Amino acid sequence: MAASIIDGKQIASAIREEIRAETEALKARGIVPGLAVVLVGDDPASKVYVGNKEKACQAMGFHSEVHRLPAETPQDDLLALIERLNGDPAIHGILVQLPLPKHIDEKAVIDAIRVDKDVDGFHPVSTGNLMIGDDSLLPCTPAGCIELLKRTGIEIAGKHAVVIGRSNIVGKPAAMLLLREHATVTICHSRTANLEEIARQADILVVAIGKPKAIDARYVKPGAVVLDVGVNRLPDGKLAGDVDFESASEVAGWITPVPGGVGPMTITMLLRNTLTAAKRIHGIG
Ligand SMILES: Nc1nc(=O)c2c([nH]1)NC[C@@H]1CN(c3ccc(C(=O)N[C@@H](CCC(=O)O)C(=O)O)cc3)C=[N+]21
Repeated sequence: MAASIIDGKQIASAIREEIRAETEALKARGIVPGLAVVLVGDDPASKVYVGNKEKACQAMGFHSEVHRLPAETPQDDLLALIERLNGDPAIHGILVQLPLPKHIDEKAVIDAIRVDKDVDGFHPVSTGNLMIGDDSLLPCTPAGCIELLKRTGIEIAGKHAVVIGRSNIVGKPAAMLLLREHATVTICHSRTANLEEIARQADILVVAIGKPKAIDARYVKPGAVVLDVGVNRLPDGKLAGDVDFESASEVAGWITPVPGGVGPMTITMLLRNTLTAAKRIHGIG
């Protein structure tokens, strides 16, 4: 294996120590960061994620609430809950776990979240601020990718970053953040012609397509940095990334594993966003 591993777990835990210190300082001023997570329905994967978020908050000394609603909850009831959380002074961050049941309009729900409590960074105003370069709360997974690069000492400016995947929650914001860091950015997707050839030009390759082990050594330039955003649950219960690690790690210079790469950073950035939101709402920092 040629590649060095980017240890997301270790980097995440270092950042969590920083967040912990800041949280203690904030609590000394009587402010306890508070996160509300809303889970509609009982998708097993979502349940696990939400449980992990709750644990991470509790370990950090945050106030944490999980609102578990039945799958058939009417959209208006969900909107009413968000309205209540928008006005709740103990809550600084609101996260509605996605995907939502089909009868609920995801956009209407995200639009209802107060922008300064939008710790997912999915609100259209947060998204617009990201594009303009204003300091909004950043989407957690893309922000986690940038932190992994920076804390590994990988230069982004002037590099060719290729993002495979164009979702609103990962691909597009990841591309925008890399651009903000002065990379030259190419966005590829399911209709891209010559994907292999373009991916092989990447100094930094970000893969967020939701297909287990789809990207192997053929897509990787020797020495490139490979960030695997995929979290695919295989039939045997194991977690697989979008990158074929065995193969890609023969060629890459740096690579993130799954689990233990980007995933732990996502929750860490959620904690950081909640802390930032609490400070801003109270006019600190
Ligand atoms: N509104 C909303 N915001 C989200 O941020 C959001 C969401 N909905 N829906 C689902 C996805 C998925 N997601 C993950 C977070 C952490 C890990 C994570 O910690 N993964 C660990 C392992 C976890 C395991 O073993 O199951 C790892 O990769 O090492 C994975 C996936 C957040 N999401």
